[in-house]
Amino acid sequence: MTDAATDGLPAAGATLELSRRRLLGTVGAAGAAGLVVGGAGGALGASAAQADAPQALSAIGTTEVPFRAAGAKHQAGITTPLQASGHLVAFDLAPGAGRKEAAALLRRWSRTAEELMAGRAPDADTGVALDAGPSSLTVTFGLGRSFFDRTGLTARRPVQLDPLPTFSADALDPQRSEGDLWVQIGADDALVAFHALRTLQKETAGAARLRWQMNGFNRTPGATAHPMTARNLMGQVDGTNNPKPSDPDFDRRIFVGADTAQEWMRGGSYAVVRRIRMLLDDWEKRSRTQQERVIGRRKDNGAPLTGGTETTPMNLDATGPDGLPVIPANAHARIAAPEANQGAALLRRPFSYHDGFREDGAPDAGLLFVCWQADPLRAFTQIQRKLDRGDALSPFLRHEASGLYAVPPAPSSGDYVAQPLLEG
Ligand SMILES: C=CC1=C(C)c2cc3[nH]c(cc4nc(cc5[nH]c(cc1n2)c(C)c5CCC(=O)O)C(CCC(=O)O)=C4C)c(C)c3C=C
Ligand SMILES: [Fe+2]
Repeated sequence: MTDAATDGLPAAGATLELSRRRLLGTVGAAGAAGLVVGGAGGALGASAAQADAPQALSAIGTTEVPFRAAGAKHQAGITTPLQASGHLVAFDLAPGAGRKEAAALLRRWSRTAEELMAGRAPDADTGVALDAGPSSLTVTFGLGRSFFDRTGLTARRPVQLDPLPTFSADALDPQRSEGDLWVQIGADDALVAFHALRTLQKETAGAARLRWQMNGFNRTPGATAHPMTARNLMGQVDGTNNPKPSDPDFDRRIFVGADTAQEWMRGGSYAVVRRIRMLLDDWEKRSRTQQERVIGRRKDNGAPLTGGTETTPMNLDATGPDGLPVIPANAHARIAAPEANQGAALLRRPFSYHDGFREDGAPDAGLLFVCWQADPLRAFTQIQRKLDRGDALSPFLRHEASGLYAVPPAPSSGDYVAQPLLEG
């Protein structure tokens, strides 16, 4: 954390916390930021705090993702590494609120997101995140299809927000789907994430009402000996074959290009959000071999069934002694691959969720599937249509909620998210 990051702290009250945080800021600026403190370090940190001794934040706490990095075209939270804790939340504009109120809200939210992501406390703060650094907090704002009607901007609504088709595995709850405004919050500390959520919710100040909220998680950075691809609640390595920012066609696939009719979306992206419950009782009855054939990859290291390591390309043509494909014809990874979808690709950036147990004892758990693309029709819809026709994973899944949002580019300095749309 930089010195500047401590400026927004309250001037009075909680002197111990204040002095500790100032100290942390100074230590961070002096170069302790980036120090990786593992499990033992966490315990050490607790005892040192009790003694009020100088203590550097771990790299996890100090990591700051700028709301608008110099020259950044895209909002944070799209290519940012997965965070440990997340909230997805949708709001509807309040009755009577229109374009003016929406603009004022996005202006307030943008300013606050910038402060929070820098680790600074907002005015009249609750103190929930006081002792923590920015902890990789990102806040990402999106606009749903209905936003354009509510603000009198229907004529400027991108065709990419046309409703998604219905799929056979859908059991969608409309109350937990769509919404005028969507906010994705991620942080490597659960208190920092909650603090951002609560602060933004209070800032709606009568202009918008909560429509739905979902809470998710990922593995905590530092929990593994070295950074690894995430695992989901089925135990699979999930995210291996995501497009990489270093791929030559990454920007074209994930971000809206200069050829768009909606200039205010240039550099933005479209987020498809699906709450996908996993039928874990059924899944866990399958043997490891059966589970691996469902995906086409090994469970232990994520390598394709055709061999190699996690990053070895799948050999989709390989056949076994029985003459059948080694990666089964209905394996999820085969059916979802760009080769099977006219080159379609999307960036998957999910959170797992667990909302307790259902009446039958089955976990209400699964994936808050968030994926990013320049054009949902050519990416999510294309791939999901294919999966829906006979993917081996689909029988273990229920899609329970759905949202599609236009996520505008990062605002320039002093501007707010979607300002060119709302004031253009
Ligand atoms: C419409 C898009 C997709 C949905 C919905 C989806 C759900 C879903 N997937 C897993 C687990 C895995 N998916 C994997 C690969 C993979 N999945 C998609 C798309 C959707 N998945 C794509 C495009 C790919 C990449 C295919 C490729 O190019 O190889 C894998 C394998 C490892 C990896 O590459 O990430 C796993 C595992 C779950 C559990 C799930 C719904 C809950
Ligand atoms: Fe998948």
